[in-house]
Amino acid sequence: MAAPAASPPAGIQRRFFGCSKIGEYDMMQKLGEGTFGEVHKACHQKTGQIYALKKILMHNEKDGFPITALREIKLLKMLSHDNVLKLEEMAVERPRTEGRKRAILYMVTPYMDHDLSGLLDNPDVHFSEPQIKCYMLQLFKGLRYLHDNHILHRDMKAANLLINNRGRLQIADFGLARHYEEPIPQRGKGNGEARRDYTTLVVTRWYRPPELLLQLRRYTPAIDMWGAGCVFGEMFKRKPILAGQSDLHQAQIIFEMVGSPNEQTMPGWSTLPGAEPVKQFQPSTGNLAQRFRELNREGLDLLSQLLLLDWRKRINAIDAIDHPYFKTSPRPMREEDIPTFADSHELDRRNARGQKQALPPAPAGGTVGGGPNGEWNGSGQHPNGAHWGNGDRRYGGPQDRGPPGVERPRGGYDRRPPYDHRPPPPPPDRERRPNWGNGAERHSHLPPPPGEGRHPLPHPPRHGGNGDRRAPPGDTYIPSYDNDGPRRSRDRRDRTRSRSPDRRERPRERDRDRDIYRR
Ligand SMILES: Nc1ncnc2c1ncn2[C@@H]1O[C@H](COP(=O)(O)OP(=O)(O)OP(=O)(O)O)[C@@H](O)[C@H]1O
Repeated sequence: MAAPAASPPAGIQRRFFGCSKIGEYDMMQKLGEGTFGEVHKACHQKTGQIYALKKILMHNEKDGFPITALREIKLLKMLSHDNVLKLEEMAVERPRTEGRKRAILYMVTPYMDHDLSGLLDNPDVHFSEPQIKCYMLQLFKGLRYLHDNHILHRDMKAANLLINNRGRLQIADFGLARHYEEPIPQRGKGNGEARRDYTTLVVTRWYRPPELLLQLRRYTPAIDMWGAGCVFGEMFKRKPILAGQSDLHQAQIIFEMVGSPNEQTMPGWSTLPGAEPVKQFQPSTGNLAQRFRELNREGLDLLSQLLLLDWRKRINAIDAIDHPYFKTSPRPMREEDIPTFADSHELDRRNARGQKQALPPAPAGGTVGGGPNGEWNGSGQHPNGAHWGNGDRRYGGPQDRGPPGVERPRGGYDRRPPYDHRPPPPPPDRERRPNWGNGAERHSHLPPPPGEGRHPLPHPPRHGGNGDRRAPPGDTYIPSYDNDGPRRSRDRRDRTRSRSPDRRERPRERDRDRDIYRR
């Protein structure tokens, strides 16, 4: 594959060997269904080594190679750290059938026995505090490396943290990552401030920090630190700690937990574009200490510094590594002392529950050659949007899993873990639309999470204009569409639409989501 040349950020070494043929691997089982592909376990025939192969789907060959995949490959090629997943090589599957002209590409990474989400969902697995400390330290080291090298991950969550049976944790999934153009965080100085705008359409909702929910565009590595805080809490609770059902609900439960924003706790919050609906919330003093009674003083201090509303002061990865929590008893476990567990991946969780998670729309990203930066071709139609709807590359494509909540027949690779007892959770949506004021509360139909008898919030007020299709203020990458949505090609998406009422509705939503181009 001829990936475009990229200068590695300072301090990052080039390390990459090239391409092999897919025939050199024996496929074993499906591990995950990702945003732009599927992840399979595979064995290298010659060496017997086990790898994970992430297949990059191109739903329409004319669209070319997805820019998100290209970005992930470019970044991973340059990164080299014990706590960042390594891209070993690319594997190519040449077209064998008539009609398919392009090769299918696979990203080859070392096989990791678990992702943290799958592991936490396995009732046979119990984390001790020294083990949690060991994982959190590794996470902070990986984040420090990324941030030191001007990289924002922008999708920190348990499912993107891979763990092997030698106690090693690695940050994976760089599909949303990007270069950060600002000075890097300094010891004792929080995460600093950004000078340029970035898109707020990043981070899976349950791990999304308050400043992004309020649509701060000049965000910093602090967004990844918030996600790390959510993961820290999740390791104790064994489930996501902030499972919002809409962006507004997400903001509400955040402020209930850490206290309402004010000029002391979150300076400047009230002037952010998304602040208005938050001003209607009931005031809260927060309940973090009550919710995390199991944490000692140092643990609670670290958690509250990670979940600090003020993104400028939120603890950075350098200081998190040095936090007293890791220096006080019980000390972090050594990686080699961590017990081994049966393989657990997030897909197991979904399959075990007989439920297809509401797969959130992926960042549309674009395709190579789709525009000056691969994001927008100026024709009123996103280069890949006609085929992927909202940029959710899983819809309508050969790997179409149907709309959320609609079961599809199990594929040959699907598997169930030995544990299968609990009720399904709400789908962990990763929608990329931040505007709660645009009537786009896509998941308001979802039931409250188990154990939370909360009613869905009423729809927030509309901002007017063309509603869902309106670009957030200042977002020059977002085209507007006419009321009928963008022109659609006669691809399989049209056929999909007629299958069920649910499916008929989905493309509309997806059309809205197509407006999201990642910056
Ligand atoms: N190297 C690996 N070893 C084992 N499992 C892996 C590996 N890479 C990915 N997976 C599994 O596949 C899942 C999806 O992978 P990944 O997050 O890279 O794809 P994605 O397209 O970005 O997915 P998503 O859209 O869900 O974030 C992971 O949560 C994990 O369970």
